[in-house]
Amino acid sequence: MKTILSPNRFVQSEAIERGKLFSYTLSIDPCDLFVFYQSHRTYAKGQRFYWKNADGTFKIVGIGIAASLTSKCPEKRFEQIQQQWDKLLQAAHIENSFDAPGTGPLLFGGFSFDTNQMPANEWGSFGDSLFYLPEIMITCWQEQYFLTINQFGTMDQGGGEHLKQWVKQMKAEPLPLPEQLAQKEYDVEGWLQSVEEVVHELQNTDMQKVVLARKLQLDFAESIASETIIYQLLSQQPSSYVFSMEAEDSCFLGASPERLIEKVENQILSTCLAGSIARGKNEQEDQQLGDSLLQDSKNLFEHELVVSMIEDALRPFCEELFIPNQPVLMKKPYIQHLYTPVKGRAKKKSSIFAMIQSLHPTPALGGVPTRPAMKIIRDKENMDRGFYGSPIGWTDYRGNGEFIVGIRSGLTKGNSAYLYAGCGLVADSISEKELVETRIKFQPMLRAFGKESL
Ligand SMILES: C=C(O[C@H]1C=CC=C(C(=O)O)[C@@H]1O)C(=O)O
Ligand SMILES: [Mg+2]
Repeated sequence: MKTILSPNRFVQSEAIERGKLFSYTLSIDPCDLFVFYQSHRTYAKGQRFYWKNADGTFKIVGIGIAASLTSKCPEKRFEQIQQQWDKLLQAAHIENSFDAPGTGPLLFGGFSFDTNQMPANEWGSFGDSLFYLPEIMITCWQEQYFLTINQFGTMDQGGGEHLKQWVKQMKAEPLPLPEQLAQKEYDVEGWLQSVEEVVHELQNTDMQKVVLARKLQLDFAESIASETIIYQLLSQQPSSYVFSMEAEDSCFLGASPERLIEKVENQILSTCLAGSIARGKNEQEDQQLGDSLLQDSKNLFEHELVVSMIEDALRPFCEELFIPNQPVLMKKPYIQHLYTPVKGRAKKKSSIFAMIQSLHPTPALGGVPTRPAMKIIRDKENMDRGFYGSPIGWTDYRGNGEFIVGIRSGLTKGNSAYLYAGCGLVADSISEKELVETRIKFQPMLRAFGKESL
């Protein structure tokens, strides 16, 4: 059944040239947001996004693109997205009588990891920054459900009522995984060599940390529908953020454990996540591994660099900032991490885009000091990270929002999938151990694609 409202939904143009935005929000009966996403696989393929936060208290699905925002100048991408968004909202007519975050006009999207990396073909549809204002959006916030409709030109309020009824009848369909034909683990020897060179530099210069990543390619007999992978991630990684963002024939998706920044009114949350170890085969072994991680000087150093950078990045935006002195464990299927939660009270004019600009990349994905680390990553990794390791998330017209770090993730494009995993290198890293750590970090996505292990 076709639900898209506007006839020009395939036109992607800059919002600014499209006139006035009309947006209205209705309260609707509880429904399954995943099924809503899946139901639009034909009519809105390449124009959907899905988001579930880690504890499942907030979900959004966007269908169709009312406006797509990109930046013209890579160095100014954060400011340019903010300016376009402000301009679009200034002229908007918004009817939303609900306080719920993530209702009304909302942007969903992200930024690439590094604007100076050599662009790879597979990331062609994403660019340096890409945000969607969806045509139709369902929000689930604390078990309340809302439908928002965004249109340029005139607003047909009857469309919302029609959709409200339609949602009640939608049904899930079976989701078989496509048959896998080949798997390519790019130049492992070359990657180990790069790790050793970087570690040598860390031992002999002022550099303290560099995060090196690598990628895997999976080829399938047919193209991969993003909902088949989202479906797997939702059941296999229930305590992670699960996200997808389609762009033409590609989709960036994953199950990340790492929040970059959440802002609801003036309350902010961030996450320091770095330092990793495997899960145990039984409870006792799991606890032993966790305890050893909490005392391991290499991992604690890897972690501490992230904490102090996030503190420095957020301090100017906050009236108050609370950061515990010691990390605790965050356990996910396959992996456990050192984790320090960060809480703050934002100053009045702190915008989420400005905070992201100041935070990205944290040393959980970049390094210390940041600029030289980014250059080393560019020189040694030999790949385009695209949106892997980057801020991805949403912000609404009231300035609320949440962005995560796009790890434990992959890109699907046509019949292929590219999966990414990295690890934080410090002076006492051992290359073989870091390779094992990346293998563990590939696990969640490999499993979602139907593979048990590498
Ligand atoms: C770079 C990744 O993880 C980061 C986040 C948590 C722990 C990390 C680590 O222990 O190395 C990484 O910094 C990844 O999953 O691809
Ligand atoms: Mg590590």
